[in-house]
Amino acid sequence: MIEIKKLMKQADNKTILKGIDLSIKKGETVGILGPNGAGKSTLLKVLATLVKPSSGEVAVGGYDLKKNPGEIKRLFGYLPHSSLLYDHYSPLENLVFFAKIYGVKNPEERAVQLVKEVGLSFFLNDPVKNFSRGMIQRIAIARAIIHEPSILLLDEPHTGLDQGAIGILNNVILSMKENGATILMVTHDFKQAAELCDRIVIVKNGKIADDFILRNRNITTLNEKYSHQVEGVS
Ligand SMILES: Nc1ncnc2c1ncn2[C@@H]1O[C@H](COP(=O)(O)OP(=O)(O)OP(=O)(O)O)[C@@H](O)[C@H]1O
Repeated sequence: MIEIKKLMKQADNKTILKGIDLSIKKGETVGILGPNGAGKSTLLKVLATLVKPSSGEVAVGGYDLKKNPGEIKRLFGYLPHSSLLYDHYSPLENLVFFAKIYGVKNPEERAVQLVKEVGLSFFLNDPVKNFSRGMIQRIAIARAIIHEPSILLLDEPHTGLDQGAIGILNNVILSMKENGATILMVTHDFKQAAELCDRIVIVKNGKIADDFILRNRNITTLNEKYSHQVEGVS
């Protein structure tokens, strides 16, 4: 589904990604872990077509990133650090706007259904600028999946969420997973990574330091492998 070969990204004389080779199959849920500044968000931004690679090959769903960025963009639902929502618009207005951009059938119906799914029906018509960080993140999740993408890119999606919102987000992720979506999740939250992901990729200093299948939601294995690769503990 996603084929990355020798991916490099340079910016301001700094090499952020130093030759990433990564192959992700359809239906995999992959946790991307690593220390601050390792290049995790940059990797997601390249896939989301927001950042151009300096060199290397990226293919998604059979499309080449350089030749068909538009087709690739459509396959992805992207949840970045910033919500991408319009402050003065309500959840309904925001979601209808994005639904129309993606050509979703019945945009209003889909928007109302998603606001209900993320538990904010009561605030359907209130401006987003009055919302808390967690409420904004709930609507941002709805925005990311409005067009029923086949690949979900999540950048630290659990940050700032309360237990209720974590449950909602995890249900969204698990139900997309059940429907065959491919999911990449950058996170510092080992508990959520172990709970949701089948495979873990550790990025360190712009390179892949480890890549392994995580069986039985085993957080101890995850902790041990991370400590070994990142903190040099064996
Ligand atoms: N546009 C840019 N120009 C210059 N440097 C950049 C740019 N974007 C990112 N960087 C640098 O690249 C490095 C990797 O950033 P990135 O955000 O990908 O890391 P990360 O692994 O997601 O970190 P964190 O866990 O802190 O979110 C950082 O040192 C960052 O300052």
